[in-house]
Amino acid sequence: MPTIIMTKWPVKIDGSVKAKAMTFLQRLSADDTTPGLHVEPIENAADPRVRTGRVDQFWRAVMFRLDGDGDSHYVVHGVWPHDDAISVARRVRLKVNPVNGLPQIEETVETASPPPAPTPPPAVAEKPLLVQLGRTTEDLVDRLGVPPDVAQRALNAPDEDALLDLAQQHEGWLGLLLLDLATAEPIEKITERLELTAPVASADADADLLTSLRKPAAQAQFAFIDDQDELRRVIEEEDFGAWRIFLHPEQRRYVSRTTSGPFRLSGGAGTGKTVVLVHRGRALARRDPQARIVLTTFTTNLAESLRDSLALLDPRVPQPARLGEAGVHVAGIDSLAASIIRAAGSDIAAAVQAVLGDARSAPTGRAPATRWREVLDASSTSLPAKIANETFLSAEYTLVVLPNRVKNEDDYRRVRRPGRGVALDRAKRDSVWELIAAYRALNRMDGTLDFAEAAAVAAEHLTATGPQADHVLVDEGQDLAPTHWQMLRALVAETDDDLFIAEDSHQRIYGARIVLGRYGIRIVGRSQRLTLNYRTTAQNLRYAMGVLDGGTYVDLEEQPEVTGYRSARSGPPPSVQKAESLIAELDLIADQITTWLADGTLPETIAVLVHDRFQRERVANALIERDVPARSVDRDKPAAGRVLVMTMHRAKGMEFTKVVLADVGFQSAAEKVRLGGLDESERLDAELRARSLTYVAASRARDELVVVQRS
Ligand SMILES: Nc1ncnc2c1ncn2[C@@H]1O[C@H](COP(=O)(O)OP(=O)(O)OP(=O)(O)O)[C@@H](O)[C@H]1O
Repeated sequence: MPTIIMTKWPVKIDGSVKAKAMTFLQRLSADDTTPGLHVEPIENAADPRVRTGRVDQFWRAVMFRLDGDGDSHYVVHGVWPHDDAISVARRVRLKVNPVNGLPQIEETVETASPPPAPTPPPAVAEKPLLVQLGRTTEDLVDRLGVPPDVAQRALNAPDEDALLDLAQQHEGWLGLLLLDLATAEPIEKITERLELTAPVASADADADLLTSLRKPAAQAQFAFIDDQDELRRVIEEEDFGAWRIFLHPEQRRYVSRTTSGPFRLSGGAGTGKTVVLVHRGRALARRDPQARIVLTTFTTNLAESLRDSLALLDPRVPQPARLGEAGVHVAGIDSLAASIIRAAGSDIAAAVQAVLGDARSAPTGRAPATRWREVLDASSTSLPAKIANETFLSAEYTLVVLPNRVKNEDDYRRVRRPGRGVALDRAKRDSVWELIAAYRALNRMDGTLDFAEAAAVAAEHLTATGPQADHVLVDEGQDLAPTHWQMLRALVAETDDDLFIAEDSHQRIYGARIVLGRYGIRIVGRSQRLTLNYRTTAQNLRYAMGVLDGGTYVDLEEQPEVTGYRSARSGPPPSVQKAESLIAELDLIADQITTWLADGTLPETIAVLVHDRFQRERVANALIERDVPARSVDRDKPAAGRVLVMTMHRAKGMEFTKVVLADVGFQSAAEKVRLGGLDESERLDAELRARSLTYVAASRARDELVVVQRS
């Protein structure tokens, strides 16, 4: 049967034509000799491989036919109205780039006019960007294989935005190369990353083209379609669901590579980490249909969206509801812990004993989030306020007591507390332990565990009874607590492809900074970074990165976190507006959204992001009062027809066309008091998380970002 190789089509087609194109391609992939398809060569075509095919009376597909491996292969270039299709088919040529070995579709110029003279660089005071970076025509043309006319335009591009615009005009490897050139990266590094090598021509030109089409960098633009279902999904999706089909060569590498132990993939917001995880989940399931794969993340909402993405990528991948079954089990990290405990039944008592030092057969519920407050209110501790507060106690419990399985006062006197800013002498340790003992007593009385306790208990149970998964994939790793990591470590045996962790320490908005090596997860030498942002425009990305300036970030291996992300897209600069009062702020937000709606933006693609639930309700109500269709989004899934108002925490992992960030920089009186009462190290960390939250929120905007600051 013929193989279909899809490309990113240069011209978009609408729904009804898409449906016909799909029928045409399905029939072609079943049998290219089917009558009615009219697969025909074109006279005087620049490329003898070019074929047109009949989509309907009016539309034609333009394709290249390659013969190899005993079958025919059709590289589908696009669908055009009949006359345009014939004209395109005459001009296009598929060839192997002689310098970098990648496939290239080029259009020949029909007229005999001489090639345009190179345009002189515009008269600007500064040298063009690439010239400033020391790039030369030889670098671009002879070492990287950039076509000379594109190289000339790139070398003339005055700044990064102009180069981005040029990159956006070129699909696939050429666009990626132009983005890479805008960084100060050495040419050798770019060559290595995109695996560029001069082709070795054989006697069979079609076979050479097929080899070239299979190279990793080629697959950012050309995708071999495995079967009819896949074909249908590719065509039905808007923009052919680029993330599902056309992966960046680096993404593709992390999807399929075998890792000899835990692997960490870091990368800024929007660099496609989640996309890699979802593809990797499918790749592992395909490689071994019996494999028990766990895909987990920090919250239930994020887990839901991973489930949806995996089903969209490939509905055939089984997603068992129960841990331990073949397929990809997707669950939030805390519900994973809960299900391990539930499934253990009364056998969990030993694990509870090992963590808490008391026997409880079946913990029934979740400790309330206000528990530390209750403990403090009921105590007459003499500890200073910098220690006797919920933030310190819950961090001490989660970061020191639970991961070290501290069960009594003696254990606590001896335990090491690396990385905890506040020093505790013996008397203070004893007083802190009194509060911890009171906390445990309350939980014991109502039969509850908190999230970190549950993960520790699950970890102990797994350590005693054995792993329940063959591969574990983790998203949002920066937010997980030590006992979560202990549980994940025990969930899978230490072997190849055991743990694959996606994380971005700039986006840590929940937990404390931790070091993976302390919890048995040794990454050394197996960590890589994605650097190309697919979501956000370069302008929005610059704003979001600016928010992080001044903070010191350290990754899960205690190394300074690096920045240096690039964006694949360009757009208007973010607009930062000041509001004198709450009313002025609400008016400003309503006016901005009304303008966007009047321009035809769909309401559900607009989000207003705020700090807390109280503010969320206030903004949603204010918008409705001002006749803006809006909806406050909590745990529920956002629905169509209304502008979404949600907390910045809730927006984690999501994206919107247009975003308003409300009350940025504003701190309520209560928050000021809370921060003022913290120890210096705890306060600095809280400030770092606040910056990260603004970074997360700003990086949700695909196209336009409006920031409203309260003066
Ligand atoms: N190869 C690709 N081609 C086109 N779009 C892509 C590609 N990879 C990722 N994207 C798109 O980029 C956006 C961000 O991807 P993704 O959510 O995986 O990034 P992330 O690194 O997990 O982001 P965050 O850390 O902010 O959650 C999504 O819209 C995704 O569809």
